[in-house]
Amino acid sequence: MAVIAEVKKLSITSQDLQTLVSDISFSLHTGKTFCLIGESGSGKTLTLKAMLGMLPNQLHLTGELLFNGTNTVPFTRREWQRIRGKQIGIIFQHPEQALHPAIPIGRQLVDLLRSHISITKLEAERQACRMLDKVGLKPADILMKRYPHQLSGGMNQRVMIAMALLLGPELLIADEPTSALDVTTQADILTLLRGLTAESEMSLLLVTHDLLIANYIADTIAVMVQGTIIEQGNAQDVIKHPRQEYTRILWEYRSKFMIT
Ligand SMILES: Nc1ncnc2c1ncn2[C@@H]1O[C@H](COP(=O)(O)OP(=O)(O)OP(=O)(O)O)[C@@H](O)[C@H]1O
Repeated sequence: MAVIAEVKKLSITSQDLQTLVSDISFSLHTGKTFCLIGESGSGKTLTLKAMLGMLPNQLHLTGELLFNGTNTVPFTRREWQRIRGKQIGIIFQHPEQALHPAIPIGRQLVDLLRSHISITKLEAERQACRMLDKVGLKPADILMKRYPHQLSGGMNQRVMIAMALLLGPELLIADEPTSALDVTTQADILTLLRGLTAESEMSLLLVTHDLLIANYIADTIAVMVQGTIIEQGNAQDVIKHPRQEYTRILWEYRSKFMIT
């Protein structure tokens, strides 16, 4: 099982020297899902932003962020443009903010493909259609012509997943990808992500505040509190035998809502 990305002793401080993320480390592996779980303000999004080279300029970062063995911390904007969206795919919480409202979804996929690789329009349409079908949007040839407002929230999130996967990323980063969806649709999307991760051997880094979601999808869980990782390990070990009181309470509280 190969290591795709490593976060090594990452710390992030604000301009007024407040520590926002403190000395965190973890590794991401091919075909595996890593869940970063923590309450609001614990530093999850800042960690993702750092891993995507999207940290606001006023924040100061120390440590190493390795992608395929290369430290990306000193990367220029141009170097980031080469890997972000291609080798590293991204899925956000609200697909409607990432999709263009006035362009049919099929064309958005086709344009994305053709902006990165040199292929004919026909071939791009074929690949886009195949990808929509793969993420469960059927009949894909009909749905290609739809605008985002003509699709449900869950369908738009599937479009986002299709876009993120289109260029064959090795790492997929998803920030609360299902929190805007109803429970049944959440489960469908998580099942889809889990299947795609295992099948395509990419690595999935999923950020959530919900331990139930982590329990459903993760191979490894890291629990973040106030900028530090208080425990991490095999998902079932962390959930069934938490070493920290915080994780135990989190699970006890959340498992009350588990559908059995
Ligand atoms: N640009 C910034 N300048 C200063 N502080 C910031 C900045 N961005 C975030 N923070 C602070 O850093 C801390 C961690 O924020 P972060 O967005 O990573 O939390 P989070 O765990 O993702 O929370 P949520 O689940 O609510 O998105 C918070 O206290 C936040 O207020």
